[in-house]
Amino acid sequence: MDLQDRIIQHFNASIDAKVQASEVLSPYIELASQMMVQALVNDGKILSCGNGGSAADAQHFSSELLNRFERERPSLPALALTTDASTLTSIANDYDYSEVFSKQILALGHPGDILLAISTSGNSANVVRAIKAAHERDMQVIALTGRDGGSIASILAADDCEIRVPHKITARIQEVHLLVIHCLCDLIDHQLFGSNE
Ligand SMILES: O=C(CO)[C@@H](O)[C@H](O)[C@H](O)[C@H](O)COP(=O)(O)O
Ligand SMILES: [Zn+2]
Repeated sequence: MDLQDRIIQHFNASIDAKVQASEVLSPYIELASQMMVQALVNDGKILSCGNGGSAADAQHFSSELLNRFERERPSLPALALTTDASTLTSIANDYDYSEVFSKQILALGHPGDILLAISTSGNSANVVRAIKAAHERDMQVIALTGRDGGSIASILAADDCEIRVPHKITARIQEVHLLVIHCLCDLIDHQLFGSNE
């Protein structure tokens, strides 16, 4: 197989993953957007976290809320917990890497806020602990996962929302997660500020 064939294979696999996911995930994405809108209308904020590519996704989401997505509208309160190197390194150094998000949530999270927790495996220890910390703060959790949902699936509360991509490959799951994030941004803007068509 030459290199261009490999590229086309990646594109086709990504398209297939998205088509399959769209059928399964639409109701969960709708619900998650409504949970986020409810939190924002009630003066809550959205905290987000994840590792590696999912850290980038957490930041991608918070910047599109805080700055803008595709239209002019007021800034919305969102904060990625993945960006403060001093906080992250000191918690990992003094305590444990598994606490880098949970400690921030215990400090910054309030009842009515939402945690967007992102993990393709559902097994990252720091994301699992972040969800437990969010529950301690009476926050609802929206979890973007993949595979079998991992440990995260078993600790979510009845009023949380899991958006689980039906795929086994990390890259494909991440590609669907980014699309889900853009859907959430669009649905939030649409519900808060009306149609832009
Ligand atoms: O982006 C990638 C792979 O595409 C990696 O950086 C990946 O995000 C990292 O290995 C993460 O640590 C995986 O964590 P998780 O998705 O299982 O929670
Ligand atoms: Zn974007």
